[in-house]
Amino acid sequence: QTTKLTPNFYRTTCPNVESIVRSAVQQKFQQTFVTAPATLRLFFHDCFVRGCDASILLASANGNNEKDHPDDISLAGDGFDTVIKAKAAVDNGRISTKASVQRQLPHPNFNLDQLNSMFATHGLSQTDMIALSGAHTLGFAHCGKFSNRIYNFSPRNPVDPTLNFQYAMQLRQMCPRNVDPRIAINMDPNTPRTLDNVYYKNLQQGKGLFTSDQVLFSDRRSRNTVNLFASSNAAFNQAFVAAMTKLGRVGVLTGNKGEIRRDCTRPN
Ligand code: HEM
Ligand SMILES: [Ca+2]
Ligand SMILES: [Ca+2]
Repeated sequence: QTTKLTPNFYRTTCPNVESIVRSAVQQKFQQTFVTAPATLRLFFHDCFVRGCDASILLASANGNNEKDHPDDISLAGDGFDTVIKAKAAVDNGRISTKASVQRQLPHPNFNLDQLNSMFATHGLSQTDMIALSGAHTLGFAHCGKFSNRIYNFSPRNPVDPTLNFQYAMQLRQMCPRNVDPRIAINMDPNTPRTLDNVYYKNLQQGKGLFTSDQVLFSDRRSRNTVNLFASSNAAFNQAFVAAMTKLGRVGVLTGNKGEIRRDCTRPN
């Protein structure tokens, strides 16, 4: 028999789990702002690989777990720490391999068709994908993730023509050629610490940091949604909440299909 995913799942065994998790996360957030972007991205990377089963948390013995894949290496430690501190009474999944991450996560050079098809495999629509991309309203990116757009985009155009030229020059200053690969910059140059619709206003001005961000505005099939979210923070908020909820249901194992780990870093 299967159990449904429900907010009161632990009502008998741990009646206050939601408020316990909430206050642990609040406390962590007060210690460091990075908690917010780090946890947001961790959630996404878990859900897109084998579903939302916390496979990303499993500790690595031999350098071959999910954590070790190049797409996951830059996940900020504070995200993991948030989950551990919250003793996230999340779920299960005994398997976590580096190989399983390959081709499951979107890359910053993706075009609209590639983004749509990858999100569609998890039942997420183009509107969900655009709303979720709004998570790039917070947090950092390493220079190497977009340096092709400011230095060697194509033989004819060294700078990506869809990029605001002034912004491109600012990016060159923050990320000079051969910059230390550990250097990271804000993805939202205007309100990097506020979860708001400024991300979409940036796209309208050619200030999307990745190709996968800017393409949402430059491709006319997605532009109307970007314009809608740019014009209404309420519309963005509503779509973001709905899409995050859908993302959190991807591939969840319920009932006897999985196990609830006592320690998130190890199968029981
Ligand atoms: C649409 C396709 C997406 C692509 C191509 C993408 C790609 C990336 C890349 C390359 C980075 C920078 C990593 C680094 O340099 O350290 C990043 C950061 C981030 N992404 Fe995404 N991402 C996508 C969707 C999402 C979604 C759906 C979420 C969450 C709902 C998300 C949340 C974040 C956050 C919060 C950061 C900043 C992390 C930090 O500051 O530690 N992204 N993303
Ligand atoms: Ca997972
Ligand atoms: Ca912002």
